[in-house]
Amino acid sequence: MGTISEEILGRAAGKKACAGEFVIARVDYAMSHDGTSVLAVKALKEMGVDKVWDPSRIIIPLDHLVPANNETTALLHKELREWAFSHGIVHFYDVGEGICHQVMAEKGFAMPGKVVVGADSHSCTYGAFGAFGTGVGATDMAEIYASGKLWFRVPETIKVTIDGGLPKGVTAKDVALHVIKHVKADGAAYKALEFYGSTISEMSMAGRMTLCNMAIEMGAKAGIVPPDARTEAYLEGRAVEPYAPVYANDASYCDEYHFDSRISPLVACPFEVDNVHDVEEVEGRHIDQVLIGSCTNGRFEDLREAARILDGRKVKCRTLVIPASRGVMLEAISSGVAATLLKAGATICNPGCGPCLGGHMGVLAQGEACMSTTNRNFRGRMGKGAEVYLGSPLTAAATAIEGKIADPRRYL
Ligand SMILES: CC(C)[C@H](C(=O)O)[C@@H](O)C(=O)O
Ligand code: SF4
Repeated sequence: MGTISEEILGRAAGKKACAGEFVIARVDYAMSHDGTSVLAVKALKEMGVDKVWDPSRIIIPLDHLVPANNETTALLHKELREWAFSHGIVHFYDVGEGICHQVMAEKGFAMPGKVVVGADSHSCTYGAFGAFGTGVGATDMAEIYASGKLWFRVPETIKVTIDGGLPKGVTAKDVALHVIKHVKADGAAYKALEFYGSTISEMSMAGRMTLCNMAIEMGAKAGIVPPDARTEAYLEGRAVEPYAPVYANDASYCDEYHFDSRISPLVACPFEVDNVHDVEEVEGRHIDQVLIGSCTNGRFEDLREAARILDGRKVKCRTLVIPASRGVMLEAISSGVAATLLKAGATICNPGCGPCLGGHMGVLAQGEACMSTTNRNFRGRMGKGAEVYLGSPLTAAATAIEGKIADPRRYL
């Protein structure tokens, strides 16, 4: 009897798990990328361990600085490739496969009822599939590499219910920003979120990923959507092993929120993710660069939405489109979406994190502003002295056309 997190962690720990208790749980899949694997490998060495627990359950995608931007990164990638090869890591994804969280979903590692841990804060994305997905630091990842287990404090859970259809120009990203506006950036610290309601059941898997991806922006340990027929359809022929869905069962929640989906397109203004405004309040602000991509909004559905607005039009400011994976890029090409975006004047970069964390490929200059479909807008995130506005792919596309923040509803 418990929340989804209590039920999943209880099963993985082999004993009843109640919020607030500490458990040692078995981890089903562990992910670390080029930004964190090296530290995890170093910690593993310091622990005096050389053999990993199960090379088929460790997934390593190179995504944060790809292709390598300098000799230091190139060497880091090289060392990681060699380590992965010598330890028999089965699921090593080199430059170009995509952003870790998208790769984890596409390759079928994020499944209902599983404990899927990543050395990256946005590993809460896997909650879209009904998994307990959470991010850990590199030393905790080293412990998983060594033993396949990790300690957890079982989180309390906030129940979030969102009902209603999405109005014109409103997407899963706007729903996520709406929730963040009310729950606040620290409102779910160390808690889990469970999402219910007709808006969620009608939401595509891509949309659910966008929503769960941003759970960490409220401090949440996990953000979980109970699995349903859509989840099953996505995982059909994709899940790497059988899974048993887990649902909340007579659970008690520490807090509950009810939202109505009848909202405006929203924008999170610099420099806090919960500094959220209706697009009409911030329309007209100058923008130097638009970024459509990331683990939040770099999926095919997002690119297609942007193309709906950009079709037959021209961008007025530099516009970067970064598909979240090779699969997304292929679909964008075969569907004609990529051509539409290119004809509108956008630049399409290779799959990866791009400038999302200010490291690579599209970093901003001091004094510049970016309208971005990513998840973080704190000071310096995409370049020192630059500003980041967060919005949906529709809002980003409308903004690209005007070179200033624009309401997407005027273009639909
Ligand atoms: C580099 C990595 C550790 C980091 C994270 O954990 O979130 C990054 O992905 C980010 O989005 O800032
Ligand atoms: S796309 Fe951005 S938020 Fe997502 S994993 Fe990469 S750097 Fe982190």
